[in-house]
Amino acid sequence: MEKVRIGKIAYTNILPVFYFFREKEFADRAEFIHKVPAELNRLLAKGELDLGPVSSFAYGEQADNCVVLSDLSVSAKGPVGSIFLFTKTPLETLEEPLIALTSSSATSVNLLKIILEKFYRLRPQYMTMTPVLDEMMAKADACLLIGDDALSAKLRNPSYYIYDLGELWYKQTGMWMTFALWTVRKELAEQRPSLLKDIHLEFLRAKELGNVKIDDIIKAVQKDFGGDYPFWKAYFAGLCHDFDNEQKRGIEYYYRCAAELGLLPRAVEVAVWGANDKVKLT
Ligand SMILES: C=C(O[C@@H]1C=C(C(=O)O)C=C[C@H]1O)C(=O)O
Repeated sequence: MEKVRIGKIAYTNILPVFYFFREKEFADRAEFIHKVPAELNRLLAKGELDLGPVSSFAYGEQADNCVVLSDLSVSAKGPVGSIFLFTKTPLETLEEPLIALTSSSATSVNLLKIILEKFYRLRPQYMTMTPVLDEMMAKADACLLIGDDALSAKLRNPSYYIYDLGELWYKQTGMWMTFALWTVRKELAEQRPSLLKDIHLEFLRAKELGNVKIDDIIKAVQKDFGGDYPFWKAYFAGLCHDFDNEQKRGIEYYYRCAAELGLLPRAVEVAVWGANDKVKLT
């Protein structure tokens, strides 16, 4: 049997779900592909990735071919802490700004377009760049960074205005925003349901353990990244890795907004797989 190809986002935000995942237990059945979201999205679209977290926007594009694993996501209700628009002047003063977009994202790039064009009625120009704050700001009026690039940029305390996209979305809609969904190719769900169930249960187990032992994760992150304990404690407290009706309602509204602006061909509903899979840590 071929190994299942599981994506792993190369950012700190997924550690509460991946840190305690026992990859070795799956070594004979799975391989892990560690990349930024835009690259995982591309692999999924090409059929070269079978499952794992990808941009929720990418699920929106692939909904005919995919389902999502229940109770797993990267979501926030309000500030997300690692998706920022940096601007040189306050947001309200930008009329036709040139905005540099990180090449690593899909969800946040389109979320920014929804926020600026639908909610703020601005008419920005966009360009896509490698996510390096100084280079982006040398060329544009504002820039969007996500994940560890956004965290590092914020930790440097730059002299720009900083807007958190989770917070802007929440202020406009009062809803949750889901940035990543654990997406699965339907083919895998149909052909290897019992392996998928094992993997799903392992993710759920790892997530439960990650919640309980968040301090272990923070220690590991501090070693690689720096930052003090309160910073990381607050960061992880602001992230949610569940996917329930409330998160579903938020992301389906996002899909409707994206379709309205022509960013997605049509609004989609999220098809959830494995809703009966539950774990309890003993
Ligand atoms: C919270 C985040 O969510 C991410 C944002 C994504 C996107 O914009 O496409 C994709 C996956 C998530 O890891 C982040 O990167 O900081």
